[in-house]
Amino acid sequence: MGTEAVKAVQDAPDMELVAAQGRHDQLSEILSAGATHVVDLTVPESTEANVRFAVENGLHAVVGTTGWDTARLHALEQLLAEHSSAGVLIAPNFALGSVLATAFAAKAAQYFESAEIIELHHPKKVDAPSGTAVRTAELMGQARDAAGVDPSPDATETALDGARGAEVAGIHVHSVRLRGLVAHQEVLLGSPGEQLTIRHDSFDRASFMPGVLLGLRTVGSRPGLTHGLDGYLDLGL
Ligand SMILES: NC(=O)C1=CN([C@@H]2O[C@H](COP(=O)(O)OP(=O)(O)OC[C@H]3O[C@@H](n4cnc5c(N)ncnc54)[C@H](OP(=O)(O)O)[C@@H]3O)[C@@H](O)[C@H]2O)C=CC1
Ligand SMILES: O=C(O)C1=N[C@H](C(=O)O)C[C@H](O)C1
Repeated sequence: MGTEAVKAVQDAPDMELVAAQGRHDQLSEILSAGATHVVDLTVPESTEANVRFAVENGLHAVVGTTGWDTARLHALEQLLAEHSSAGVLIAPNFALGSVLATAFAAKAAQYFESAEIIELHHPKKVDAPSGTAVRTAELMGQARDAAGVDPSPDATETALDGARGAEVAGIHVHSVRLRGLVAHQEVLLGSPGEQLTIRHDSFDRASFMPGVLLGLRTVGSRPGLTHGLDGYLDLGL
């Protein structure tokens, strides 16, 4: 993703790439290079420190790295309160189709008895469930709670560990890792006699780049924390 983002920024006529870093580089070099914005596409262990460095040094940050749980987001909001001009976008998924699929799923979730998520990714992915699936489940769970929907019916009495997936905000999330895949997600919604499936597929990492560039173009005018690229889109849902 970092390599793709470097190319996308280099090809963007309104942007200049001043630095590209891997795990062995010094963050201070970003400042001496004259950066105004950073894109973080790293690993859950390093993303928080990278973003803190950016905010404390007056840089705007566009973050695609997963692993931003509620505690981390809360700590970031507190940091941003002390640095009120900085903007940070935490985007679990930069692909427009995925952002729309999550928004559609959140909208539909309250109208069905059952809701589950299957996310499918390439086998080099280090985290499960995917950040996109976690965010989708959180938004669907919030919508179902607000509408007073009962938990999905489930008569399971015995199960092998993991057989029912991970439970996020009351929604079971199943993770598949399969050679040949890139990034895919299905939201399954069921009621008596019917099923709605909301599926999104990223077949190539090119799918994420328009969202990265949109994030970079917008983040400086949106101080504080924005969670999800939908915050920069007028979805009207
Ligand atoms: N929001 C979105 O749309 C998308 C988000 N992602 C997320 O982006 C992240 C990166 O994914 P992907 O590119 O596939 O992962 P890769 O493993 O291919 O790349 C990880 C990058 O992180 C760097 N890195 C690894 N360890 C550290 C460390 N300890 N400190 C600093 N940097 C480190 C690596 O540096 P080096 O080059 O030196 O090894 C490498 O550049 C993941 O969290 C993934 O879930 C992925 C796709 C889309
Ligand atoms: O690691 C990946 O590949 C992806 N990570 C993000 C996630 O965890 O949701 C976004 C996309 O699914 C690709």
